[in-house]
Amino acid sequence: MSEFWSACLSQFERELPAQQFNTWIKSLRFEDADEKPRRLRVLAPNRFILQWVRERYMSKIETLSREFYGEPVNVSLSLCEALKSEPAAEAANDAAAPVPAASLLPISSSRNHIGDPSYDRTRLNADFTFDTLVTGRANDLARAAAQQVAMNPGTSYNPLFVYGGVGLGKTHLIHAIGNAVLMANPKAVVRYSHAEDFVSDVVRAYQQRAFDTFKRLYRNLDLLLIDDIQFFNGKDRTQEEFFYAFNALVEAKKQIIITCDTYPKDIQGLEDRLISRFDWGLTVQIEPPELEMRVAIIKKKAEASRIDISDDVAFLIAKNLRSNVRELEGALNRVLAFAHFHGRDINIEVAKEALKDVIGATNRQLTLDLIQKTVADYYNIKVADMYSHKRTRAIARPRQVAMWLSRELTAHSLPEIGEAFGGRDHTTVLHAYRTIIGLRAKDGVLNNDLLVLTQTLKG
Ligand SMILES: Nc1ncnc2c1ncn2[C@@H]1O[C@H](COP(=O)(O)OP(=O)(O)OP(=O)(O)O)[C@@H](O)[C@H]1O
Repeated sequence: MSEFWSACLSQFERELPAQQFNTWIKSLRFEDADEKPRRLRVLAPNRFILQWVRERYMSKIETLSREFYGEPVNVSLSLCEALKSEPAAEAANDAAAPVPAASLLPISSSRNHIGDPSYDRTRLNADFTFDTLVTGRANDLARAAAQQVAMNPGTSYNPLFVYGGVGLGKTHLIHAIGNAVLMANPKAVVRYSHAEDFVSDVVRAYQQRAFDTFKRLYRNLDLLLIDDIQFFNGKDRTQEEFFYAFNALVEAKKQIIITCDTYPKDIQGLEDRLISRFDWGLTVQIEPPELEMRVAIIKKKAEASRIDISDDVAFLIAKNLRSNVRELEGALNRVLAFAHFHGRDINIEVAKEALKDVIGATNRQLTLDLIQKTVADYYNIKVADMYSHKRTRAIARPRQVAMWLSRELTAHSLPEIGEAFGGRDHTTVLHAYRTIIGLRAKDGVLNNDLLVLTQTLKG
């Protein structure tokens, strides 16, 4: 084994829990491809591991290689041809990861497209387009703003700042802008940089005393996409370089798009002068998708893989995974992998078996009674008010909250929920559900109540 790779393995072994090291790192193969310029190849045994390593460990491997060889190194990550056909469900199943067995879906890592000749230039993922992005209340404003910017880069909202929780489609949305801009104008100079990549670029410029090249690269863009800017936290030199690049680009009417996991003013460790600049343009939020949107996303992902799944399977998955689209995809992958490895059709029984730990954990003894009691306690009203017909706000709102939770957290149908709430019609439940979704976007207190109640009920 090469000296570098054994040093690299030892480093990961020291840093990672044994289970993660064994699952993700140990199964990788390594090839020292070329010496001048130095190129290294890392090979993954299946797509799932490839995607995982690409997202979480590649930048570390790149840093270690630079340190080891003391020169710029090109490290690529690809599937190991010899191992392509081996089922790797076991390894992936052991992982302490929220996502599942071998992935059957196309790789959709947003970080790069190694092997794609356009990767070096734009770093865009061609799969992340407006066409493949499902729209719903959770993201319609963000999508409309993104399309507007894609049509008029540099002149509509600059910067466009997109924020929202983990795995809700921020990266997908900004790649869609990049792809649309390039489609309209193939000569546009577009660059997607995850914030960590931007930091690495600054470090490299620093080490190689190559700030001129760095400046030229970033200031000559037509469109700069910076993902997860919260990673700039405390990195002063990076922030300074970004500040100058930002000013130069905006002044030249070039478009900047930024994503973050929080609202600009809540970002930790970021200079005020940067935060205040984010107000120059438009800030839009992406929220967790509601049930129907989650179903649509699952169906779209399955369709992209030319796999037909029925509505009941899509609903089962969507009902049990609520907060994060990446986990939703993980669950779909898990159902597909399970059916594939057991040679079975994809149906509701297979889906239930494949997801039994997830479903078990979610629905454990979660009855409508328990939801009503918990909500009544929380708002300090009587449980009987859950089925009463009183309409005062102090009672009607908690009742709507309880209906929302019943729909989100259990598999009960709308008529069943209506029945449990004093024999109400299913349209009343639907109205309550939609009212709460609409209100939570504007009302931070209600949003917090929902989070606390959901956590309490899920245990
Ligand atoms: N509305 C949507 N329609 C289709 N796919 C979606 C949608 N939202 C998210 N996804 C998918 O979910 C996965 C995670 O999305 P993405 O990486 O864009 O999330 P993110 O918000 O950038 O997450 P992070 O905070 O971890 O950076 C991607 O595969 C993306 O295609």
